[in-house]
Amino acid sequence: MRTAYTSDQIRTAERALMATLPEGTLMSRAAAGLAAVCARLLTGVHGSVYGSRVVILAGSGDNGGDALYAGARLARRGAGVSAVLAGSRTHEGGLAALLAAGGRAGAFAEDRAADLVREADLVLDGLVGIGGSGALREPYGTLAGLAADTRGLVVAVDVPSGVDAGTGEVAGAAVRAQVTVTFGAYKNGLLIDPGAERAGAVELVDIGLGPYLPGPDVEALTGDDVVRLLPQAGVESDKYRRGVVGIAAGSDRYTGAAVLSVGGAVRAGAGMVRFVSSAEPVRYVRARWPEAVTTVLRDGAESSDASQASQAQGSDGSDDPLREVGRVQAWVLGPGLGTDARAHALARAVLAEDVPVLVDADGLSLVAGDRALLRRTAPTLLTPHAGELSRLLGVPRAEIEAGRLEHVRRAAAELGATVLLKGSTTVIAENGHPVRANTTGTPWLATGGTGDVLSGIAGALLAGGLSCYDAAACAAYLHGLAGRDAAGGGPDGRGRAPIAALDVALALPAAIRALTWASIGPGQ
Ligand SMILES: NC(=O)C1=CN([C@@H]2O[C@H](COP(=O)(O)OP(=O)(O)OC[C@H]3O[C@@H](n4cnc5c(N)ncnc54)[C@H](O)[C@@H]3O)[C@@H](O)[C@H]2O)[C@@H](O)CC1
Ligand SMILES: [K+]
Repeated sequence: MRTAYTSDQIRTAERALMATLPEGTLMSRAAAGLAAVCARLLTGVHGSVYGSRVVILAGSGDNGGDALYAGARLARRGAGVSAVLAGSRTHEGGLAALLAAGGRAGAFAEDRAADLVREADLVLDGLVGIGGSGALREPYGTLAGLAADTRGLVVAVDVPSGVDAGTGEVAGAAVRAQVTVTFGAYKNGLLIDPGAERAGAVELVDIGLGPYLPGPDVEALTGDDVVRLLPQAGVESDKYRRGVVGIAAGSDRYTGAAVLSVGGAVRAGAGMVRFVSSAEPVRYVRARWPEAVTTVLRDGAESSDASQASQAQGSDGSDDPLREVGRVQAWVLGPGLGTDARAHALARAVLAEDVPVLVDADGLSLVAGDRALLRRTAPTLLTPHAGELSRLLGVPRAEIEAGRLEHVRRAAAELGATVLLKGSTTVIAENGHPVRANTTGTPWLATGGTGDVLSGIAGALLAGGLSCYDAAACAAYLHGLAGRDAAGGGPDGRGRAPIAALDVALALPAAIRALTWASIGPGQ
């Protein structure tokens, strides 16, 4: 598990640790770790530290101090180090160390700074760290812009300047780093977009903070965590123990969403998928996924094929649209369902069931229009994107995208459900738990239908017995991994080829297999 913290949590832990150590120990540990990472990177891009050009963007606080002390270490190894002093003050000890090591420093002047930054092999962003708040003031904002034009690497100290360490929010200009060297523990903003995306690869330097840290504010599952949580198929397993997931999705207008959702569930290892919809989507689902057992809803009645084509009619006269469906351990409600009266009646019936229900897509629109649907005792998992959450909370979409952590938490509290907010980083909130941020994925996943696949994966995991919180986090992880594999991309998620949503479903078994082998080895 990767754990992350707010700036206040980090400061409190740092104070407690500092009280046990001689003054300056922590900064010296931080600077040593930072210099070691920079030396390694410089060796990669320049061939050696000696003779390389390093430019430090130094703010007025301890973040600047870290950068200056690290610069001194690099200067002692023969790097040409120049510091641009951007603040009204400068960390005195750090500056003295840099100058004593043969480095240079000068106050900010835009032309000179632009030249230095452009020609650098490595730009060290020490403008602000966990002490930053709000949009970068000048000249920091200008320097963040100049850093984008360097031909060298940009390394952020602790957090990229301009990224709110506690939330990942970016209020204005912000440094975009290839590498962020962070001290003691991850900060939330390194896991949550838009900040996470500015951080690049994150390297954690141990400064001894571990024993002083409280429970995390945010966490991210690793592959090993996912393998540990996934339901395992054992010799005793039958389809009911593996989990039967019901999927109420699709409409005559939207058949594809149903096919994709069922596909996600089938390929994520559901013991059985029971699919309930009108005739047209049922036809498509049966054609693509013969594994699914389908039930056709017709004008308030329904017929079930129970794998065969028998046309069972409800005989008890009740208008429960689920009466012929059979046993289900968790439901997925909503992809392509529409929002008409038929869809509303189906939503009401599904949400009245005493099993976990995942609500997605049109299901979320129905719930936004009739909050009473969420009054239930069994667990509910909502999986909105920012637009859908905007309707649920009555908050503009842009605000949700800018403040993902705040809004996913608020949604979980207000709606009394587990909430998975989709996006460039998917985040999951449940009252009383750390928010989970997903670290897998690829920009290629931003294509129509991938959310439908995700709903099926999470539904299968819910039916397999995972809690909403674990099912959501594992589903997001596997979905991101499968998307990445389908795109043929590297571990940074930058795939080379576009993908279609169905590719993600099809890539799932191989992604799960690779993950399991990496975690426990073949033959286990
Ligand atoms: N406290 C500790 O024990 C340690 C702290 N360390 C470093 O210290 C950093 C925190 O240092 P500080 O508390 O001095 O804070 P920072 O150096 O992060 O920032 C504070 C300074 O930035 C200015 N500032 C804040 N927001 C700004 C904005 N939007 N635009 C322009 N200027 C802004 C403030 O006026 C203040 O001068 C950490 O991020 C880390 O790099 C490390 O050395 C490890 C140990
Ligand atoms: K920084």
